[in-house]
Amino acid sequence: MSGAVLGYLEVVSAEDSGPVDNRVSINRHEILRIGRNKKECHLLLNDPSISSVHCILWAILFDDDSVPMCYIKDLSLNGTTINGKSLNKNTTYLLEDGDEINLWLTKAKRDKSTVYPLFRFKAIGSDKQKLHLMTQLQLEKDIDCWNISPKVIGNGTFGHVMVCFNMADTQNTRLHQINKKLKNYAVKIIKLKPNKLDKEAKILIQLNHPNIIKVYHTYVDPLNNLYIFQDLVPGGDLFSYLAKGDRLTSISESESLLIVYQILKALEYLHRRGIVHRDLKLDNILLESPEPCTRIILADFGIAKHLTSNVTRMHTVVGTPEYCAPEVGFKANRKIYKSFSRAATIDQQKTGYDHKCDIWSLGVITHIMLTGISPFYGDGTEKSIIQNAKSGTLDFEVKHWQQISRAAKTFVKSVLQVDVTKRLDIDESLKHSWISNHRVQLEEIYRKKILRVTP
Ligand SMILES: Nc1ncnc2c1ncn2[C@@H]1O[C@H](COP(=O)(O)OP(=O)(O)OP(=O)(O)O)[C@@H](O)[C@H]1O
Repeated sequence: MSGAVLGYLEVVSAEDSGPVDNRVSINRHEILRIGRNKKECHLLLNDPSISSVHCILWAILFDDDSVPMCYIKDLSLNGTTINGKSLNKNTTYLLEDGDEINLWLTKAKRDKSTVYPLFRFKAIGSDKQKLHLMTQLQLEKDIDCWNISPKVIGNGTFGHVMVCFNMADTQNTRLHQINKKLKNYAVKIIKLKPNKLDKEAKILIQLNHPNIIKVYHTYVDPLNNLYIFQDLVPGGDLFSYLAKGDRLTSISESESLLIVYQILKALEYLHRRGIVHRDLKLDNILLESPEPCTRIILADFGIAKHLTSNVTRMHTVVGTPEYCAPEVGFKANRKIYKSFSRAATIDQQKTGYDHKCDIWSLGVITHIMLTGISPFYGDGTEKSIIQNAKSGTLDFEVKHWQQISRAAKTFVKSVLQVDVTKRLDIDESLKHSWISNHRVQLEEIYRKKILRVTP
């Protein structure tokens, strides 16, 4: 296994289970699989009560300054326990230094004399360095039933995202079997400008969709820090998933299609309610786990807009140039922007733009997933990105498109139309042949693997 080491599993005992190394590393961009399956697993255990792939572990490192976050997910028939408490199937748990992971053997074998596979998790890095962030920003540690830990998940331009726990969970034994810290949540903390209400929290709190970040509670402290308590999405973001070394790589057409389908479902939900995300990009698409066929979740509604019957178009230039539709009106000349804060900047446009700006961004994301190429990136300067997006020229002749179906190419072409009237809207996108020809299979996978609905 290659890649930076972000954590370790120490083998405490595995007597009945064939030879294993004493210490196994958890590496960046790699999933560590434990089980009986010789082809798939890095750590092999032979006992029949161990599932083919019993559990998987991975680590997420947001940036080089953050502490790695290591997760374990149980996939077994007989179960996995952490510190003596059982982890529900398909549940993911954020590991802490010293956590003991136990793989159950059959009931008959589970007596005192039996040695069963036991591992201890060894973390790399310390949270102590991050404690200063909480004191520096004078953040509150306990808010209602929420307890904020110093573990930083990620840092954005506008806020910090940290791990937190809901103390009410401890009372609900049906929900969480392990211990009071089984279910992790995330809290995004943003410094608000005085007397400014935060639209992100207002929009998010009303939303309830499997592919949109679930927000439970919001709170503003006396120092005007806004706390948005939400689900922790453990698989990292789509940018990190596609990034290998210093470049982006493509993923298979079928994997891309399932991700596009989920983004379309989320956009259908948002656009029907008059909400435009306005900042769709790889970094704002989170993964439930860093593997194919996983649930994706839209996050960062920091510049989302709620359109109403009175306000049907937007005029503020916001977003990220690389993913931004040409009609939004980014200008190559930075000096004309008044400020580049939360909702920046100029407004000279008469016509404005509407929800179709999200469809353009989806087109850029789809292009990157299918080919590993950002379509309008040019030489990487803001000027060339904006110029290229305005011309909207796409090159399907390059070798990266050779294995891709015609339907996928026409989809990308139809959503990356510079002329907004020719660009598909959300309903038309869902009816495009690339989606509609696979809709039955997509819906089946969506129900079984994404929503895990049992028949
Ligand atoms: N609920 C979550 N679960 C897991 N990771 C998250 C969650 N929310 C955010 N993150 C991580 O934290 C990073 C920063 O969060 P976010 O993008 O919301 O902040 P921001 O300040 O609005 O960022 P930006 O600079 O992109 O506007 C994200 O890229 C993501 O990796």
